[in-house]
Amino acid sequence: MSKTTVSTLLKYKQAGEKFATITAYDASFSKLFADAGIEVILVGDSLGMVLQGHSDTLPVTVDEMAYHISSVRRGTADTLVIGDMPFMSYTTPEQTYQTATKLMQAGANMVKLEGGEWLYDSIRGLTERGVPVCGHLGLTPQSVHLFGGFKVQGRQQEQAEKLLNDAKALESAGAQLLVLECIPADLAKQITEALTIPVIGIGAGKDTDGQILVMHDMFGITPGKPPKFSKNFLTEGGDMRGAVEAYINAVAEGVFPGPEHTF
Ligand SMILES: Nc1nc(=O)c2c([nH]1)NC[C@@H]1CN(c3ccc(C(=O)N[C@@H](CCC(=O)O)C(=O)O)cc3)CN21
Ligand SMILES: CC(C)C(=O)C(=O)O
Ligand SMILES: [Mg+2]
Repeated sequence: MSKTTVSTLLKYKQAGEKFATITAYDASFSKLFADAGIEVILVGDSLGMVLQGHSDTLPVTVDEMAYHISSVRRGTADTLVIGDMPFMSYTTPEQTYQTATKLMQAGANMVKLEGGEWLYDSIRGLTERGVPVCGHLGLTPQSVHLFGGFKVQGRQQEQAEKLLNDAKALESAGAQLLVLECIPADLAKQITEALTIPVIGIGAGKDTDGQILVMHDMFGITPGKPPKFSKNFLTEGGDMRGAVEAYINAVAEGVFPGPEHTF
């Protein structure tokens, strides 16, 4: 398999081919996922919850992210590795550049930030300096205290319009990829169609260009109650490699996410 870049994903979007992506945090799983055919890996700040046992992602630090990104990078050379910028590590453009430097030097190919139009200057500045950016809208977990819990976003008309405008602002700032988390499927479809860049969904229905799953949810080992939009693929896959392949095929065939995973 050759190197995956954002232009690979753009071609999938244009061809209407749905692609599966997944989180990973270490070299062993990143190699397993790459060998099974995963082309995009997110080193998510979800590691604060699934690795560290916190109840949200806020405690995660830049150095912890860099450590896990470097491990994931050692497991696979050709995968597009996206690194999450953790809570409060991108409050100004200057701080954003410092954080991005650490994540890119650790081996990321792209960084991901949670937020809308307020990030315009930071995203523009990153891309001008050679750092590819992935946006993240909807249920942005770093705002869990503002939202009052991990709750579906964009259900009211006004919120939905703001999300569409934010998505367009991120694209015009230079973001090359966008994650939509926990929003109604019809809104995710509308945003995906309104943008040129590929859109990856989690709890956002079947009509985004790609899907992402937290690896622990795919294996059914999530501490606590697994989110409604997630699925344990280990049962049908038989072993870990088979689970990843079952997930990739289910996304490609449009059978995951199903109505039971959708808001
Ligand atoms: N294991 C895991 N999977 C994830 O998808 C995930 C993480 N951890 N950690 C970081 C964020 C947090 N996320 C979450 C966590 C919980 C819900 C959740 O419980 N949602 C409710 C929906 C509530 C509503 O209807 O408003 C659910 O029932 O799924 C959603 C997203 C997504 N991310
Ligand atoms: C759930 C995904 C999109 C994420 O941001 C993470 O794993 O941290
Ligand atoms: Mg994250």
